[in-house]
Amino acid sequence: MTTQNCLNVHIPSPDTNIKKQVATYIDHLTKPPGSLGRLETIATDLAAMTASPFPDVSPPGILVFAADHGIVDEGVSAFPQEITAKMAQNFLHRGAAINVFADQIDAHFRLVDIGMATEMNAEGMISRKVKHGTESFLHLDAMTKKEAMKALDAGYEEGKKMITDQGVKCLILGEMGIGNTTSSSAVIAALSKKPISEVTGMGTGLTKDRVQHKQHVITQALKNRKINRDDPLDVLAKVGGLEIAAMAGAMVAAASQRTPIILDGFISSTAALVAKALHPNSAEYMFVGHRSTEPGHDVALQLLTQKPLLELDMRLGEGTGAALSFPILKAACAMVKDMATFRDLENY
Ligand SMILES: Cc1cc2ncn([C@H]3O[C@H](COP(=O)(O)O)[C@@H](O)[C@H]3O)c2cc1C
Ligand SMILES: O=C(O)c1cccnc1
Repeated sequence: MTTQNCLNVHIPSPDTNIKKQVATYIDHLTKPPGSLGRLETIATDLAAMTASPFPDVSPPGILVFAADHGIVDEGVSAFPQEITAKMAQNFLHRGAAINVFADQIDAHFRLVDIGMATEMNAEGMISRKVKHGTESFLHLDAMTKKEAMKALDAGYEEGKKMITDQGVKCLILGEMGIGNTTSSSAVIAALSKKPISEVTGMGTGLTKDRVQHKQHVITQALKNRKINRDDPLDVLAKVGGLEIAAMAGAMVAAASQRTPIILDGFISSTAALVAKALHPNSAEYMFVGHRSTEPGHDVALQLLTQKPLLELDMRLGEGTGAALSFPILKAACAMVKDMATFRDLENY
């Protein structure tokens, strides 16, 4: 018997019959048909994903993967690599934006070291280190295909654990990795064939000149790496990141468990495109929490054919935009479960 992993797992199709039943039921609720707008389609989508007419998304789980990127050696981030480990400590001390927002929605929170350059055995940190950061993909492949596969499978296992061990009913993926917007831009450019300038932005806050330098680095790197864009594993290995691979693996795990996923911003959507390339129907379990101001996010959203729930001009990552949008999914579930129908009114 082959063991289940990220590549060979089965992803069920969303239940279209339940979706239709819930759509009809929502039309009987005490409101004009369609008047709750996208909340209604969110409710029917959740019903189809979970194969349940009265879905529940609580408790949510936030899974943050931390990793480093050799490409920072080329001067592509406004911040130094050490910030990845500093922020990892911050997550464990519950001082980061994602910790604050996690508390707002009573989320389970887990931090996984999937490839930080720093050795860190802090309490609360789950160690699944594949390597001490990727190579600079300007000069070398970011990682081997075997390492990309290892990160995908570790993400898959950690995602599955959160759902089966902690009873999480909605999975939010976050990341921390200085330099990961450069990796994400390279992945999106490879997958979309869009010009580098359309998919590359300021990340943590580069000046205009330095954004141009970042674009040159990505352009040259893509020439050097000779990617087979039809092979998601080749894209990941050559220009991807360990946390991007792990997030994609966790998304596949959630979809295989009929668990709704909320994507965050640019990096999270990049991982979603990798998950979709590996398992096309995994994308049917995804919502997009917010629209990031990174220009490449719009390109990713077009490829995912997804519309974000919120637009707050954010560009942080960590899972923050996804966490902020979670109450919308919760409200969609409550609408179906708790609103009266017109028939109920006859008894008043
Ligand atoms: C203090 C701090 C906290 C963060 N939290 C998330 N990111 C975000 O910024 C990084 C990507 O941007 P770039 O590619 O420009 O390095 C990632 O770590 C991402 O999670 C942060 C960045 C910083 C500096
Ligand atoms: O949208 C994101 O996820 C993002 C954007 C900039 C920096 N870090 C993350």
